[in-house]
Parts: sequence; structure tokens; C-alpha cells
Amino acid sequence: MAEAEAEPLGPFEIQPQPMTVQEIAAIGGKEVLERYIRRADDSGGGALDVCFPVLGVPIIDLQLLASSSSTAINHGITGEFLDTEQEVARQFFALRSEEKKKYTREIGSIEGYGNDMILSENQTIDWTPDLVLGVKPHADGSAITMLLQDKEVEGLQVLKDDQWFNVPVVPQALLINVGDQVEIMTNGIFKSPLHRVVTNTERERITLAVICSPHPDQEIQPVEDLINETNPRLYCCDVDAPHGATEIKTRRSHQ
Ligand SMILES: O=C(O)CCC(=O)C(=O)O
Ligand SMILES: [Fe+2]
Repeated sequence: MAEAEAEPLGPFEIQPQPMTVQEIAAIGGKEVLERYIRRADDSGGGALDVCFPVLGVPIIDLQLLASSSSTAINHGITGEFLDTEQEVARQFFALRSEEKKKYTREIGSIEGYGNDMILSENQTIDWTPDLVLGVKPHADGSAITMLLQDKEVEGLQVLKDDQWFNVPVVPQALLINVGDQVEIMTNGIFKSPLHRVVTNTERERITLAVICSPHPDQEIQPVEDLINETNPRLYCCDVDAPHGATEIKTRRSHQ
């Protein structure tokens, strides 16, 4: 097929370009051009000649996220649900020891009742905080741990700058603890804190913990983009090697 011949371009008018605001200002123009005038039906908000309230824009200090523990509120879990969870836990621990032992944790399992053994129903322990710790100093081997702490009774302590600090109770907030795996993945930017729980001679304390971890077969290592000349790799990818996940956990719990 023969190619269509291009139509010769006829004379065309050059449309005058509207002046920019800067050009108008430069020649001292005072009149507001029609196209800049806000019409009554322009969307949003009503009159412009009023005092506007200041919007509270939250400031997120990202540095705080790098601190080892943080408290999450407005997490969307209802207070009623959290109270029920805590009540169920309380009821379970109030059962007779032989009942609880039916749910004893099996060797190698992470599910089930029991940690340090109760030797007899009549066993008494002096819970004086100087003598007995509720939970020994450790860092969590998880990626993150979420703790629903007892609403009234403190006990959790975190080691910072060689000093133990009490973690305050914030009812129905979730305490998010960075675990060893996130410490490794962030190449040490987020630190997995050493923590422990002290006992209370007067009052019972119940904390619920949700432990979040990748699959045990999932090899973890620092994110490559976080490693550079100024931030060299702090952890190897092989968990059996020095500074691997296993090592960091044991090193910390023996400190
Ligand atoms: O009881 C607590 O508040 C902390 C428990 C804890 O450290 C843990 O479950 O790893
Ligand atoms: Fe812990």
C-alpha cells in the first residue's frame, strides 16, 4: 500500500502563554488573575479567613525504636480480651499441681507447663527477692517477644549500662522486647536486652508472653544493606559459628 502523503502544515497561530505568578509579581501586578481565585464550590473546608486549629502530627522518634524494649498501646486488641487471657492463665496456675502436671512440657518441646520443677505439693519457697529470681537473667532467643505484663505487679527488670531498671507496668499495653534474632538481622542496631524477673513476697504476678520467631530451620543473618565499611558485619550466618544465634543466646544468659 502506498504511503499516505503527509499533509503540509498550514500556518497556525501561536497562543500567548499565560504569565506565571512570578512574572506578574516582577512587573508589580496587584490584580489576582481569575484562574487563581478560589470558587465557592472548590472542595474542602469552608471559609479561609478564620483561625485554624493546629493539627497534632505525631512525632516518631525512630531512635526510640532501636531501644531494646518499647511499650505498644492502641494495638487493637480489646482490653476485655486481654483481661480474659490473663484470667484464664491465673485460673490455670491456681489448679492443683497434679492437674497442671498433666500438661507438663515434653523434652525438646516449647509447649507445656513447667520450667523449674515443683518437687512436692507442700514445697515451700522463700520468695524473698534477694534469694529467688522469678526468671533468671536472659536475652530472648526469639525475633521479638510481646509481653502482656501483670496489670498491677511489677517485676520485670532490664539491664542497661550495667544497671538493672524496673520496667513500669502499663495496663493493657504490650511490651515489645527485641530478641536475639532481630539483633542479628539488624546487625546489632536493635539490641536484644538482658532481662530478669524479680519476685514479690506479697503478691502473685502473671505475665503472658508471645514469642515470635522465624522457622527454626530458617537461617538468619544480618541484612546485607546494613553492612558497610563503617558498620562491619557483627554476626555470621552460621548459627554454630562464633557470634551466631546460638552463641549470642548462651553468652548472654551466662553473663
Ligand atoms: O515475666 C516477664 O515479664 C518476662 C518474662 C520473660 O522474660 C520471657 O518470657 O522471656
Ligand atoms: Fe525473656
